[in-house]
Amino acid sequence: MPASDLDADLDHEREHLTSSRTALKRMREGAEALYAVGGDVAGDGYGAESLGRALSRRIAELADDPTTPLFFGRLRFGDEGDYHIGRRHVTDERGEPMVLDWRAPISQSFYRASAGDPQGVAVRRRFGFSAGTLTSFEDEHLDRGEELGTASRILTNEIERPRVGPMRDIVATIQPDQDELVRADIEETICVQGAPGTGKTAVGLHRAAYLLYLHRERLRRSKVLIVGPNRAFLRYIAAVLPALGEIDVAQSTVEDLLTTAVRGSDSAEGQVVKHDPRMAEVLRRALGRYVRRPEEPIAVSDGAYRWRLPETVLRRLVDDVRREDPPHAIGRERVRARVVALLQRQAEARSGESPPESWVRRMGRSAAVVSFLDACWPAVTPEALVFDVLSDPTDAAEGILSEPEQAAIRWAKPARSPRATRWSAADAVLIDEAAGLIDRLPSFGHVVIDEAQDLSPMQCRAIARRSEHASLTLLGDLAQGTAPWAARNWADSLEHLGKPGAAVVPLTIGFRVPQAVVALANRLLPALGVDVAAATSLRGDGWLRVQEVSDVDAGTVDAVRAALEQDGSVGVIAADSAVDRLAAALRAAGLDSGGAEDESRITVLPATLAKGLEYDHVIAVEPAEIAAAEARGLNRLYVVLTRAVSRLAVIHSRPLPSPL
Ligand SMILES: Nc1ncnc2c1ncn2[C@@H]1O[C@H](COP(=O)(O)OP(=O)(O)OP(=O)(O)O)[C@@H](O)[C@H]1O
Repeated sequence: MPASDLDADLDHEREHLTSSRTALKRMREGAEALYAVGGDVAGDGYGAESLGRALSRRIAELADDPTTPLFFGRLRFGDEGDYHIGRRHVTDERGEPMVLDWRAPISQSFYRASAGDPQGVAVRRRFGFSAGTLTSFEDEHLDRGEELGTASRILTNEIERPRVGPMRDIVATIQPDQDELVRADIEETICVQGAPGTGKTAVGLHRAAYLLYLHRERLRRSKVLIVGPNRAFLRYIAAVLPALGEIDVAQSTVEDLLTTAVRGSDSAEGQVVKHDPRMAEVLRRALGRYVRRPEEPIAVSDGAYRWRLPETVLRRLVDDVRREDPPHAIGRERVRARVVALLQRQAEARSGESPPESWVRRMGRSAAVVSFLDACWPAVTPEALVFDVLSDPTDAAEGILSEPEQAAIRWAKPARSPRATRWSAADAVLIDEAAGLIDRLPSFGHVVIDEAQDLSPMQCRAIARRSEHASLTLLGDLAQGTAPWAARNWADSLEHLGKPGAAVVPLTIGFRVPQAVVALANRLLPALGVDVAAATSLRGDGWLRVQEVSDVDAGTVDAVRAALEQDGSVGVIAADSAVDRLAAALRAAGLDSGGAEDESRITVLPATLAKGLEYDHVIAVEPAEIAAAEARGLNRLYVVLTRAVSRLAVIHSRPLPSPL
């Protein structure tokens, strides 16, 4: 295309951007005007409130961020169809589309069409932006067999753009294999085994946004839940969904999903036993022992007559309900209802007519019926059940846990009561399991689980209880498993999550870590004891420097100074025990650093909090110390080495761990 045509074309696209922004503004003003008169049109108070909520959500969804492009692509179909693709629908005054939402069915071709399979697309155009200004575009004439793929300069620029602040969306550059995961059917549970930086987190968040778009009503009621490894990580990803117009998503760590306040801790052995799936069996058996065979008849008076139910009848009744195996609290109500039904039948036989509803209620609450229930099917709280088991596991764990395992979870000195107990984090998981045995929990509509390799079987079960009627998006990397119970294969995790047999899909093309850094990290893989495909990298830029120094603190200070000469974020990652010392050394050198949650350009981060995060420039301090700090220290080191977007400096005084 001649340069003057190019300029004219670019001008044309800029005009479309300006008029789309104006149209979006008009849409938002329309929603605001509706909001202002909402009370008048809705009729009743409840209607006004829910209409108000819907409208204020709509206004928030229509917010325009001038620094993010409203559209990033354009599809010209052979049959004359011509669409700009962007973050949300924008329509003109007649309701004609000016920008098509990236999640709309037509937009799929933007991500998937290729020269081999053009899907009717003649030209795909990608736009380059700088701070919200449209600066360039790139055309692929798919109808003429032209295709850039990952050689696209706009894609490369986007991937190599320095990272500052929280995670960004990737709508403009989702890759075909990622797109297949993003647009997977809502009924489908998928498990993504992805090497570091392959976009697992990004895929999970975009799938959430996609499902919310396609199944808005259903998911607004049942909600989408995102589970992440820690709060710092959740803060890091928190901005992505709102940037995609989705503000109605719950985000939580597994710990925060549980209701028990944690004030105690466990021995390492105790913790491992408590997270073992056999604990579910132990608790189930312990709860089963609360149910007893009736030994006495029920005799109950309604003021006029005295009714009797013999113990043989009661035994059969309790046995029946036990066989039906309902959650414990529901079982108790079922027994109550059937006892009252028998009494009611006697009353009907006697008088020939049905006793009134109030009679039925009164009999159900009568002292005789309640004390029968308390003896044979007592109400139990989850805390009381776990309290019993941990005070003395002998009975419930016999034949399930070995003697040493029982000893590892038995309290040396139980508190006076469940209330007075200082529960540990692992106890909170057990209490949740107990709660699930006792009653049903409401299910989310879809659950995305990030860093899923670190969930224990019992934590998986806690999520399974909240996703009984939901599909899951499981994201993880077995090589990055650092918890003592981290998964060694996905089949087990999927089983505990209640979705056995779901597809496991690998992602291996890395968008974060430069090739030289990937090559270093990959040397650790054979020592990690898991069978995963090694990562490759799309990034030929960036560098790796391994530097032996005599004084690690001074070496780190020098490395930070050097790092500050370039753009972007700087992450100093070290063994947890070294973090305070290094932060002090940086302060003494006049270099201001922040913790994981600060906005400062330099972050000093303990290795145990690095998972899922990334920095343009990473300074990994004393790998031997990181590797020695915990049982899966080499896995931790693998995580640390793969956080770099552009540059990795390894500073060490001790010899590097042998695989390196
Ligand atoms: N298609 C893409 N286009 C542009 N950038 C991408 C794409 N996919 C991923 N990225 C970027 O690559 C980086 C890594 O992505 P993400 O954090 O989702 O990877 P991950 O697989 O979860 O990594 P890890 O397992 O190491 O935590 C992010 O900065 C993300 O924005």
